[in-house]
Amino acid sequence: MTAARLTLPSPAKLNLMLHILGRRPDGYHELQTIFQFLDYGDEITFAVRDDGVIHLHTEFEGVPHDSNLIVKAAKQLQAQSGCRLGIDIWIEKILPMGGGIGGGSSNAATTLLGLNHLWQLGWEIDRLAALGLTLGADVPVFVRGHAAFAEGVGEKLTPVEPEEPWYLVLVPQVSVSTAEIFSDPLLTRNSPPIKVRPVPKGNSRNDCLPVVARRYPDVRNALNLLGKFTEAKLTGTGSCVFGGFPSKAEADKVSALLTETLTGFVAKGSNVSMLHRKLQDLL
Ligand SMILES: C[C@@](CO)(OP(=O)(O)O)[C@H](O)COP(=O)(O)OP(=O)(O)OC[C@H]1O[C@@H](n2ccc(N)nc2=O)[C@H](O)[C@@H]1O
Ligand SMILES: Nc1ncnc2c1ncn2[C@@H]1O[C@H](COP(=O)(O)OP(=O)(O)O)[C@@H](O)[C@H]1O
Repeated sequence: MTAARLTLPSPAKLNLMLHILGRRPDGYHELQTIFQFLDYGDEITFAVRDDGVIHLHTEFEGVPHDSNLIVKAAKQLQAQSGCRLGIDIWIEKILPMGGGIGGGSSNAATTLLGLNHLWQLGWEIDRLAALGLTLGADVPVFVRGHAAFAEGVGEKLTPVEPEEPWYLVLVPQVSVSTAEIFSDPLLTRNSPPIKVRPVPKGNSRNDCLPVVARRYPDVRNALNLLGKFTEAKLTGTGSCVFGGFPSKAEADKVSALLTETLTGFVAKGSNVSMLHRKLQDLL
């Protein structure tokens, strides 16, 4: 029998706004945020093996094999489903790590959906999203695959339909620690909850931005540069900075001005993740 094999996309996300409402007793922060996907991401290839072994063949600098969210997702799904099959995995990684564009969470979600398909587990999306939440707060939105207004720590999701512009995403060469930003005493933690849907205009700020910009000069520079052409925003806790443009040509024009010290990429915003579009085609 030839091993079943599948290659799936693992897109990035942006936080179009991010408000911090307060801190829970366990120290985690209550958020309100809007997630939108980018048609840009990694590509993961899976090949079923019948000996139960889970092996990620691509090495990640600084991330040991068993700490990789891809391996963690596969092991959890295997343990919880009782599946006796294993998997060989390769990834073409283009998303920067620790950039606030959710690469690790997206990789975990692509793994859950890919293995659910290849191992023929028949798990419902709700169950996969619940497992995903144990791996990271941003995993459920990638499992569900639709742009969403998120509450709680990001697990209460309401689908939304923001505009889908072209974005220029700048990638400052620094990795921002999410834990460090959430423990900064100067962080705004008392934004009033937005109770009206859809989210009214004028609420697109990211409460993490002032703290990140103060601590990281490279992020500050990226915000200043992009801010000359369009509204420049921070995604998640950074380090990536993004701005919307009405066309690819206009985003490309600004991108062409980037230097070797500040790189970036142009990608279309998308309310349905390219992972889900590909899975739809398979079924
Ligand atoms: C804030 C977001 C927005 O998308 O940032 P990015 O990681 O994408 O930048 C995410 O929800 C991040 O969620 P997740 O990726 O699970 O966070 P982790 O890195 O595990 O969090 C590291 C640490 O930050 C703090 N933390 C994180 C999330 C949260 N809502 N409140 C917190 O206080 C906790 O101390 C946690 O231990
Ligand atoms: N498959 C993976 N891809 C990226 N990062 C991973 C992966 N597995 C574990 N990690 C760890 O998770 C951290 C956060 O990664 P990532 O999701 O890319 O950033 P962010 O949460 O800022 O968007 C990385 O710095 C890395 O140590």
